[in-house]
Amino acid sequence: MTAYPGHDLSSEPSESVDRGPFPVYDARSVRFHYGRMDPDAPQWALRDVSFSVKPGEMLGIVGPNGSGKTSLLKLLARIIPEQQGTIRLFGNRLTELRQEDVARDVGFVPQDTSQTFPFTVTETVLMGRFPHRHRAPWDLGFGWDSPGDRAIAQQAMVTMDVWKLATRRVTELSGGERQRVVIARALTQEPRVLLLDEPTAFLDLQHQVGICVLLHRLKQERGLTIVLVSHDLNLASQYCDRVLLLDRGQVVRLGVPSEVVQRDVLEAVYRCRVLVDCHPVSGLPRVTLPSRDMVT
Ligand SMILES: Nc1ncnc2c1ncn2[C@@H]1O[C@H](COP(=O)(O)OP(=O)(O)OP(=O)(O)O)[C@@H](O)[C@H]1O
Repeated sequence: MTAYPGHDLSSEPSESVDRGPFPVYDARSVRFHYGRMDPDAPQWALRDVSFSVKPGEMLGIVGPNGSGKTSLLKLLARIIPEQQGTIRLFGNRLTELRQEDVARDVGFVPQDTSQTFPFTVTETVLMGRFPHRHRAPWDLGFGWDSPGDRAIAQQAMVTMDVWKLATRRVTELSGGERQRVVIARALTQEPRVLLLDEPTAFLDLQHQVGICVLLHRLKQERGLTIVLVSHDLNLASQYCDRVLLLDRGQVVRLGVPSEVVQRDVLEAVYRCRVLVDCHPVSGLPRVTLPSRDMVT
């Protein structure tokens, strides 16, 4: 593997909101809908969602298309507000925190990285330092990177194997390269919580494994809390401490992989046949598609 193992995990992120003895996230009876609600036929994207995320935990959010995974991650990132119920970040009501306070603690890697401006890779990754800068309101932050900021950004670019792309424009990169740049930007933010929406979706096998190994190391060595959305049930099963399974906006199961990644549960939620056995090394559940003999 070319990169990932070298990320410097030693630096301490700056202080921001009071964390106290609280869970990282605590969501209670959260509901959310897009647009105007028809009172006769309410279309909740998320309904009565309750869960908490412990410090240093890796939580995987899985579920079929349209089940509400991205919406839930956006609520945790404070990109959209909950309309009913509450979400607390380190005990503080998320909607009452300032966006810059959230940004110092929470890094967000979106699913769609294609809508971006033609900044270079270095400029894009350095944007991860914005929440840590103390600047005048009229200063947009360009051209004021400290040597420390640049060192952190360089480390993240090496880690994500995009250092050789440093001077390229992000609009001219492949989907997988851009995905790695956006993750490098989130690492540069040095957050305490990392939210990732389909982090491996566009990546080749080497970089998929690299991301999984990196996330595991960030969790183990730095105590980073990670919430990731994925369609890859094996990634969730092998790397996540707990898995939250959504269906039609509701939590169907929440537990350790063996409590969630079960054949009958998956077949009911995904409405198709699957095979579930044990990974030969970890013993954790492993999901396999049915062979063509089984579906014909
Ligand atoms: N911007 C939007 N405006 C209106 N409805 C939306 C919007 N974004 C999502 N939805 C709807 O909200 C529901 C949940 O969508 P969401 O993107 O959270 O699901 P998802 O589980 O992430 O899906 P996928 O696996 O396909 O990415 C879906 O019914 C979707 O059509």
